[in-house]
Amino acid sequence: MIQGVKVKELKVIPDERGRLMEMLRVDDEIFAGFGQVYLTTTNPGVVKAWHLHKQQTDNVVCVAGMIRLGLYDDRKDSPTFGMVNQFFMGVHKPLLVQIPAFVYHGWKCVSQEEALIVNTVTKPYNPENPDEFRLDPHDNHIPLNWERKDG
Ligand SMILES: Cc1cn([C@H]2C[C@H](O)[C@@H](COP(=O)(O)OP(=O)(O)O[C@H]3O[C@H](C)C(=O)[C@H](O)[C@H]3O)O2)c(=O)[nH]c1=O
Repeated sequence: MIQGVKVKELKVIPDERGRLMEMLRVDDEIFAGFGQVYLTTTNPGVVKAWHLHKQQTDNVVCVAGMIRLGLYDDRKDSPTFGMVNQFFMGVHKPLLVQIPAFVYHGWKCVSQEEALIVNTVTKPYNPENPDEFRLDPHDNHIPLNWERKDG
């Protein structure tokens, strides 16, 4: 696993009315602070990548549909420099993935339905100076291909 990346397996509590799933608690061992929480969605087949933050930590949960989350460690001083991690996550595999600053990340919606992603981040978004740095999703130096792998 890329250094600093943490994964929390989420517990779904179903009953006859529906279901409930906690995501992140202030008393979680992985809790790293609160800036804001937002919903972002991704249409089937769309890739949203590659993004990097220099300050904020992301806590990503896919609450509807499924995504392939990709992470790439481009930190030259990291023991896991050059490592790629991938997670298939969403309604069939409820996970929270914590992504530290300076780790490239992005995802592809691999379900037939729109994926709904809840991201709890450690800094509020600043529209005047967003903490957002990006690479092209397909034309870059990251050894991860977003094409579907049939087998
Ligand atoms: C994050 C954010 C964005 N915005 C505005 C900025 C744009 O006008 C619009 C879409 O933002 P963005 O292109 O950043 O949205 P996504 O491409 O869904 O980005 C998200 O998905 C990828 C994969 C990530 O990793 C990003 O960290 C995360 O921001 O919402 C706001 O007004 N407030 C906010 O908190």
